[in-house]
Amino acid sequence: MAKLVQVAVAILIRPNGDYLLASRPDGKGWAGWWEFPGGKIETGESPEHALIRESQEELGITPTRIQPWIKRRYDYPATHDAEAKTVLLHFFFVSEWQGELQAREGQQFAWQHPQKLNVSPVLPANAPIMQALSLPSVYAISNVQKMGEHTFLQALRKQLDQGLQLLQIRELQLDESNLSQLSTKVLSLCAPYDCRCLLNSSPEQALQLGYQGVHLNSQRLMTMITKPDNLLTGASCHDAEQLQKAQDLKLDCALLSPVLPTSSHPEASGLGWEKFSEMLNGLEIPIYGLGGMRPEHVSQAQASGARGIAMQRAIWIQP
Ligand SMILES: Nc1nc2c([nH]c(=O)n2[C@@H]2O[C@H](COP(=O)(O)OP(=O)(O)OP(=O)(O)O)[C@@H](O)[C@H]2O)c(=O)[nH]1
Ligand SMILES: [Mg+2]
Repeated sequence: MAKLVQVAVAILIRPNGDYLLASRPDGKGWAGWWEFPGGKIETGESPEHALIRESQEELGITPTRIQPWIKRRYDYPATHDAEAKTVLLHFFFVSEWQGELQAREGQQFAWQHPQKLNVSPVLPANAPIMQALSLPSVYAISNVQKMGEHTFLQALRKQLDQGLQLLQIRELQLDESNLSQLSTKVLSLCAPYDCRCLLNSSPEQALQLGYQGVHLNSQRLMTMITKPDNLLTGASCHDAEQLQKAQDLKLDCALLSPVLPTSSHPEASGLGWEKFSEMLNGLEIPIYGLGGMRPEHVSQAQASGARGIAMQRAIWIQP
């Protein structure tokens, strides 16, 4: 059996969302491939400690703000310059650090925009990580039914000004003509911003109304045979079978709910963070926690392996 190597990996993020990749230096296995800085966890060392030590050794910086994220297992085959091995990667977000970046191992650095990578190849174990990073940590769901259109559009504008990047329109009460009118308003409001909109409906209707994406309810998800063409696609999941289906279809993301008890589904008790985290284990597509979520739950969701949280209520309420 290949040996298991535990690795601490640092995703250095700038305030604008760009993150740092480094090239693997000559002399190491997979030389020239791009990766996040990091390295092997030593015996008896905690992943956090290894992260700080490796950051000092490779980059000359000391992380001061660390947020644990996904753990990912990957089997590397033997190559001409490296033996076969299984890695367990512990990814961390590092959003603040002390010191100036230095390439202490002769590596090259490249800051990357999450949706426009301009270096390659990236280590194969990282592909799902790059996909997840191309989506934001906060996902908003519309609530026109409760708020009324005017108040909703006002709150949406505020969120767009504050950087909202992903929005699902979910207004199942509207007939076709009212949904089309609302869609026109929402899409034109979002157009000048860097925000992608998904319609909770069929792929056909999402395309017809001009959306970039579609959100499938769990029933529709289970009937799909392939991922819809030309649409950013997400789905609602409530159990392991639905999550697996979303992954098999290679959807762009999925929502898993309810994480906590929520007033919109008072009959459901909520998975709780422990079960939520267990259900995400081993999944490769980005998942958002939904149900009872508030902005302060982002770090808990990420520590459970999710990309972030989805909110239908709390996001529209100004503190
Ligand atoms: N640092 C880092 N390693 C990764 C990433 N993705 C990934 O699969 N790995 C794998 O995790 C292992 C990390 O080993 P490393 O070579 O960085 O370890 P290290 O810094 O302690 O170096 P050394 O022990 O060779 O001196 C390698 O097998 C590497 O292929 C990543 O994004 N960053
Ligand atoms: Mg390293």
